[in-house]
Amino acid sequence: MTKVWLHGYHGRMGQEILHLLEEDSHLKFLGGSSRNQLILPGREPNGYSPNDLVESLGETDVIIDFSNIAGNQAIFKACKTHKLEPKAFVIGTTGLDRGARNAWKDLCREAGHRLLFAPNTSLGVLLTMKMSQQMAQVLSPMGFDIEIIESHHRNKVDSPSGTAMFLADRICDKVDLKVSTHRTGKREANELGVFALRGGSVFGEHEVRFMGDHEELAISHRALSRTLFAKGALLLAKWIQKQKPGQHYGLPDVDLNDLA
Ligand SMILES: NC(=O)C1=CN([C@@H]2O[C@H](COP(=O)(O)OP(=O)(O)OC[C@H]3O[C@@H](n4cnc5c(N)ncnc54)[C@H](O)[C@@H]3O)[C@@H](O)[C@H]2O)C=CC1
Ligand SMILES: O=C(O)C1=N[C@H](C(=O)O)C[C@H](O)C1
Repeated sequence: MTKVWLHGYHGRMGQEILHLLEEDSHLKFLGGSSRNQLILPGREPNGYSPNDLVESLGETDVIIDFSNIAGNQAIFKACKTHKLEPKAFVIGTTGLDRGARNAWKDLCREAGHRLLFAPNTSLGVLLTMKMSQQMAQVLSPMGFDIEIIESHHRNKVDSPSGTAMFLADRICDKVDLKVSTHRTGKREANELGVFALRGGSVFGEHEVRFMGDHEELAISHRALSRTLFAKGALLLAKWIQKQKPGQHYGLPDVDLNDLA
């Protein structure tokens, strides 16, 4: 049995993942952490220090993080300062900047951890990314403009979404465009604009639009619940465990056929 730690336990995603973990025959919930509490089965939830956290993580095989930037920083600091034995990580938290991601990558190399950055754990988004890259490679040289629009619930703290930035960056790996997130004036010729809507209880919608002079193509993904993110997170927790230690991975490294 693979033992799982849930960082961001009390959150929307934390609770969704917990429900699925309870039914999973290969993964076992070992414990969780939120901003103020350590949750260990059979014990009263308690306040904790970084030392307590690392002690609890000792027994864990995979750490799944769905918290926020401060939460991600907290678990990073705890792991770095207290020299945790090699673990596997699935980082679902979004909004991390390049500095934070690089710090995690260095830590992986130093400590022999395996880590996957997964700003969207739905398998459909992985496919959306691959298809967007292919479409961009054909359509951008033909003069089509590419823009991304995303919608999320009113409580989301980061904007644009991690997924929208991921889609934009991965498209720009294939075509020579520059991502723009705060356009106020005229669209530049080499831009890929990213736009965010916030409201209601939208689970997560992303649309990549390829806008030509005489026709338009689009590829979109709509989450119909949070269950798909939670299911994907558990599949990816199993996937990351099989990867090489001391390495970090991104969603493009994941072959959908390996998850079936
Ligand atoms: N990768 C994916 O497919 C998805 C990623 N997300 C991302 O996951 C993150 C969480 O999303 P939600 O569950 O909707 O948010 P939420 O606000 O419901 O939950 C966040 C959780 O983080 C905890 N937290 C805050 N500060 C912390 C700290 N210092 N230490 C430990 N825990 C801390 C809070 O107590 C709370 O339990 C966000 O970054 C969101 O963008 C959300 C859905 C899907
Ligand atoms: O906060 C959310 O809810 C979501 N966040 C992720 C993101 O920022 O892309 C993934 C998903 O769209 C839901």
